[in-house]
Amino acid sequence: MAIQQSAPVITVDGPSGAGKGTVCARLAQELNWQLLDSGALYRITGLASERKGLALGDSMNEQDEAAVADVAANLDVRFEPTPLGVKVILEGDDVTDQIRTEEVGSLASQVAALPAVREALLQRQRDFQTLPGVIADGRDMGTVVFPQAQVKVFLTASAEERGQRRYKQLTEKGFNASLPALIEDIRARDERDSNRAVAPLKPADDATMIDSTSMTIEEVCQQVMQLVKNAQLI
Ligand SMILES: Nc1ncnc2c1ncn2[C@@H]1O[C@H](COP(=O)(O)OP(=O)(O)O)[C@@H](O)[C@H]1O
Ligand SMILES: Nc1ccn([C@@H]2O[C@H](COP(=O)(O)OP(=O)(O)O)[C@@H](O)[C@H]2O)c(=O)n1
Repeated sequence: MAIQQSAPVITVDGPSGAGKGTVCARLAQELNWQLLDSGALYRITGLASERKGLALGDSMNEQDEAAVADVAANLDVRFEPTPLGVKVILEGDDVTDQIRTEEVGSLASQVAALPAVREALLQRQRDFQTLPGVIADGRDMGTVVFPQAQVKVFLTASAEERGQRRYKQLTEKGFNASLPALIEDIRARDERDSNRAVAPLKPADDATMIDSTSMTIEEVCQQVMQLVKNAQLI
């Protein structure tokens, strides 16, 4: 009888701009493991719901929530690997850069607070767990989606530092951005993500905390890699 070997999982959760995406992308490449950018799924759901003219925000009723969950369950999205990174194609449109704006980040955080939306995206995320392993970036990777993960990291940095990083990232891509507005948006999003009833942003009990405020990307990657080695995943 074949022995079923389940693929190992590394989870990296934390607030916006802590460096999760950057660190996960580097480690996935180094390890040659699958990368799950769970935030992209919420961003795409937010954008697709807005494009369909669905009601979002505090005034939503049950029907509105069901309509957004339906969008999440039936996303017409393709992830196309290119030499410059993964292209995101929503209903035939290249939305790679658009989904990274803070406006779409805010839409993502609104749809992410809806239990029916989280449920609709759960299996899609778990399907990323394939050999040789998966590294998953998000808010609830270690608490809800992969509670059995062998390595769990909670990556943070001060709100000012995270705002600065996001400002640099957006202006380098040619987007207009205001630093005070960005820091304010990031704080509002952190608060909504941390205080929602379902799968709030919080460290798993068994997560290792890393504060990247004064660390370089390389230092963070090295520290996570050490945890991976300690857990004998490689
Ligand atoms: N330790 C770090 N020091 C300086 N800049 C960083 C660091 N980690 C990430 N960055 C930069 O900050 C920006 C946001 O990082 P990102 O990985 O998108 O964060 P997250 O996925 O947690 O929101 C990117 O431009 C990235 O290059
Ligand atoms: N696992 C996840 C990932 C993202 N999200 C939501 O999606 C939003 C965008 O996530 P992201 O990871 O792309 O955001 P950044 O950390 O890159 O700013 C977050 O603010 C959360 O509201 C979530 O609820 N659960």
